[in-house]
Amino acid sequence: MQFFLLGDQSSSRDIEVDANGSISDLQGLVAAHFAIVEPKGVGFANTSGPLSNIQDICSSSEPISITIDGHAVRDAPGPKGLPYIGNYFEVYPDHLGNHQRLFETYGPFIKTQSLGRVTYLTNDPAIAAVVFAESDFFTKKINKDHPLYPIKNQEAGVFLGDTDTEAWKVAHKFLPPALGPKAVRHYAPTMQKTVENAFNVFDQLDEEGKAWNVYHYMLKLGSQAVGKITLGMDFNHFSSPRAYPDEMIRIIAESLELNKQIASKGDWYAKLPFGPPQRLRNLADRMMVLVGESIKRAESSGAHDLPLQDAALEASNMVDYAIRATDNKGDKLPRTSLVEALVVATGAGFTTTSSLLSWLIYGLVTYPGMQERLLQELVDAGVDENTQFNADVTDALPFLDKYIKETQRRHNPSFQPARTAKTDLILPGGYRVPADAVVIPALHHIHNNPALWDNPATFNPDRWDTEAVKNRHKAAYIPFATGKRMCIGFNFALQEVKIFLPKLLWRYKFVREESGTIEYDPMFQLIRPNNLYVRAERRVKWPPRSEA
Ligand code: HEM
Repeated sequence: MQFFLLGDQSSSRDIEVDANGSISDLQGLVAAHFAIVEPKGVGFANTSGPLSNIQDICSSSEPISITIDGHAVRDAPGPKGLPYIGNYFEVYPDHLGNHQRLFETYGPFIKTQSLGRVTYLTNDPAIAAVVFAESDFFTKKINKDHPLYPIKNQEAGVFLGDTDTEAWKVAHKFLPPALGPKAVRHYAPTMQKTVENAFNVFDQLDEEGKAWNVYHYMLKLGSQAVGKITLGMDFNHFSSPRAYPDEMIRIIAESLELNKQIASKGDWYAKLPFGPPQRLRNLADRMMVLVGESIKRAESSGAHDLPLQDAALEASNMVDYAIRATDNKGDKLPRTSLVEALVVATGAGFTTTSSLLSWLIYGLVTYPGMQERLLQELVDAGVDENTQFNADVTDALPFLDKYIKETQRRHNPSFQPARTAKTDLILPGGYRVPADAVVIPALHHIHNNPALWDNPATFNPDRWDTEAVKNRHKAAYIPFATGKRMCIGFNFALQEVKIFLPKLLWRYKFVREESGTIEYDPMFQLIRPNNLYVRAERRVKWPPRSEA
């Protein structure tokens, strides 16, 4: 029988239909022929109207048109753009606000072009789930349109490398055990000590009556913890209020800024042998030297090899783990992957958590009642300054959990994980995507999509108790992405903020210093509040326990 995609007569082809098969068999068969990603959305019709059973389809004397979720096949819509420049000025300098406007104008799947770089974006969780599932249709392949292209690094395996590589497979076997729930539990005392060591600086700033830039200090705090746990390095970020971030931290932070700057332009720009692209290459070389030195220090301690899972629980940090962990064939993480993978895990670890910590403090000084409710929960759970935090303590703080979830919904730091189409394909909604197209599930816009969330602009941690949120689409809330290439450090990140925030909140009352608009840096790889200043006032009084 002849089938064609509604909206594209030229797609017509003969398909043999089993008259005794089911309609879902036929949907699967047709989807396979036309590279339609979700067979369930396939519908059939002829000029008389929709055809919903096999008999009607088999007895049709006319070619049968195929719809996807009730739509004809279509190209992704988007703004037309200027010659050469494309939509650059329609997206920057406020890509969050402008992408929101474009979704409202063009629908849940859009195409933009910035100085030659073509990007597809979606705020639809059904499309996001398809894009993130490493499958016959999509994979993480960092081609020239991919936002990580300027810092692509195949040898790192994780984050900056393609899925279809030996380096990713090896790094993805060795790193996750060191970041799983059990391993992270064993890092809890280090996390606690890290924040306690920072108190002398916040105390001093309080005594001097000084406000401080939240992101700057959370960057120092987040990287202090990740430095100790991933690299076994003490960056001494809290030796004084004015201690400068370590060279390694400055390099990673600058590289992310340069990457976003370079990735927002076409591929030609990344190849320039001078200016920001060359600076980025120099920074990458220097970083390798620094991490190499840290690995040499760990190797000289002479600790013995251990199977993966045991190493994760015994190692004093991830460098120590990575040089001792041995798989069941006696193999180790190869030396080349070791350096690169640890650089990437360090960078992925602190830039994200320091942005999240900053937004968590933003919420304390912005949304009424949050500080009081979080503190009351600590008091009621019997937490005080002597509490030794671990997963059992933090699991007993449900409001803290909802507060963090709502912050990650409303103010998610990462926003542009991208995947690449392996072939020409058709997405839910009928959107046609060519092979090698880069599609970004826009996390901020999914998390703030009014079709999924009631009053998305309202910060309301209690929404997490509602049936609507409990029954949400599985990809409606994906702060760490989803699928095989999702974050491997999410246990670490959540454990860290669940220790840092209560410790800080117990000791200090946070007060916003100024009331102006908070700005984010559109040229940074992550969303962080740039100009948030607070005072942390040492508490002298705590509320009594709530009446039972
Ligand atoms: C709030 C904190 C964090 C957020 C929001 C976050 C978010 C993400 C996201 C969205 C991805 C997917 C990136 C992509 O698809 O291109 C990712 C991947 C990754 N994250 Fe995280 N992350 C966080 C913390 C951490 C921490 C603490 C570590 C390590 C200590 C870490 C290590 C990684 C690594 C290694 C990958 C790459 C995995 C792979 O390539 O297979 N992340 N993260």
